[in-house]
Amino acid sequence: MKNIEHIGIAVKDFSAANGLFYKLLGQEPYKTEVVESEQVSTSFFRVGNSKIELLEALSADSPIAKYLDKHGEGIHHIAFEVDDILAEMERLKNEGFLLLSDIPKPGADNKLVCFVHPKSANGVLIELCQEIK
Ligand SMILES: CC[C@@H](C(=O)O)C(=O)SCCNC(=O)CCNC(=O)[C@H](O)C(C)(C)COP(=O)(O)OP(=O)(O)OC[C@H]1O[C@@H](n2cnc3c(N)ncnc32)[C@H](O)[C@@H]1OP(=O)(O)O
Ligand SMILES: [Co+2]
Repeated sequence: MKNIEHIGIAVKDFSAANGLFYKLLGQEPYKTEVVESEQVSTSFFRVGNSKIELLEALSADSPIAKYLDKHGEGIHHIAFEVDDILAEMERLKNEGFLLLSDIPKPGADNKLVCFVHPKSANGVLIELCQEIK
């Protein structure tokens, strides 16, 4: 694992949240992107070597919609950057973590991603991400 690549925050009102984080961080998001497979809109703000990812649900099927219903707005996941996602997935599986997919999938911001179930990680949803080169 390298650095914390991003912290994902579930929000109800994307536009209002982008405005709030603009005021908080003093900068515009450097990117907004829709990820159809996750049914989310995302925006990214740089903070040093890391990022804040705002996430809004695009439909009731989105994991973010379900999360907002149960928990309300707030920190949804922590994403760690890795060099070799397949090797990290294998390592974590062998350590007893529950991976949410057998193969990495395309995420936002040019990354391959895989999630670890929060029930196997002290209640925290973990994302692994590897840059696509
Ligand atoms: C934009 C792409 C990508 C990127 O590139 O950065 C993203 O970040 S996408 C982000 C959205 N996508 C995901 O979250 C995908 C992975 N998540 C899932 O597959 C599911 O959300 C889940 C974690 C498997 C939960 O789904 P499900 O079991 O259907 O929902 P439940 O509501 O029944 O939850 C079961 C259980 O887990 C608790 N939970 C759910 N989400 C979280 C969370 N983010 N953090 C902590 N805990 C979480 C939930 O409260 C339930 O607990 P109990 O009620 O105690 O059973
Ligand atoms: Co993420």
